Amino acid sequence: MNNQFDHMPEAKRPILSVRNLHRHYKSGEGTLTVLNGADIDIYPGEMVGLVGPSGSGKSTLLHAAGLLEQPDAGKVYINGRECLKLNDATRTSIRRQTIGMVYQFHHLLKEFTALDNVAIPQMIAGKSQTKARAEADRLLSLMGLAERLDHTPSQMSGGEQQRVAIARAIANKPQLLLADEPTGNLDPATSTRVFQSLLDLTRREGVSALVATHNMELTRFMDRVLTVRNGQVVAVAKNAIQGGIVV
Ligand SMILES: Nc1ncnc2c1ncn2[C@@H]1O[C@H](COP(=O)(O)OP(=O)(O)OP(=O)(O)O)[C@@H](O)[C@H]1O
Repeated sequence: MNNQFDHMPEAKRPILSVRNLHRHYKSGEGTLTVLNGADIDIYPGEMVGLVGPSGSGKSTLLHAAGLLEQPDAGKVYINGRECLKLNDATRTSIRRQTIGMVYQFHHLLKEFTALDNVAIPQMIAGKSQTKARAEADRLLSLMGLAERLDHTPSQMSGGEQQRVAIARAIANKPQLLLADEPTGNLDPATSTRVFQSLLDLTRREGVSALVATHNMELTRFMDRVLTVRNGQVVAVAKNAIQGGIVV
């Protein structure tokens, strides 16, 4: 298999490498350039923030990196394998095995309980109902929702719903969580708590994360912060973090 990172020790191989991504949209008579040569590397165990002005291309970049949308040019490597030239079925399979997604709105199944919402994707991936429900119980309990397992989304607060969505995204053991404004819909205090829960759970479960946010306050919890401007990653800042605490 074509893997450009085979020569590197495993811990130093990026899970995700995005190279020179371009994305344009037709806009009236002209063209809107949304991604203009964006590059990203995410390594095992990293928590990386993605910030930048509204419209700078963060969501478009996350969707392309998560193999949900095809850019116009560039490369997306997942574990060293170039994915954009693969057929739809193979890309989908790589995405399901490697990537979990969380959005600003939770997209939970309304008529199902929290437990079912986290168990169902595991059953679709082939796990038995008993094992899927046990894992859903474990993850939801880690997210502080042990008392909410049998509640449907409408019986939970916005912060609780988003915690369920995070547990669901982690349930199939992805290597990488891509989150697009996961707390953008929550009040500031709830936002901080849910963000910390997301980072605690991903660290604990050994999942890396790339999280787009407008809340600069939250980026102090990340290992690195990437700034997007005009469709490019223009700055990378490294936080000095020890044991999850910024020093
Ligand atoms: N399907 C589309 N068709 C046309 N333009 C689009 C489409 N999707 C996104 N855009 C435009 O691309 C630009 C970048 O959008 P994107 O959502 O990636 O930015 P963003 O940095 O995530 O913004 P925000 O922080 O507000 O969520 C915006 O100007 C947006 O209007």
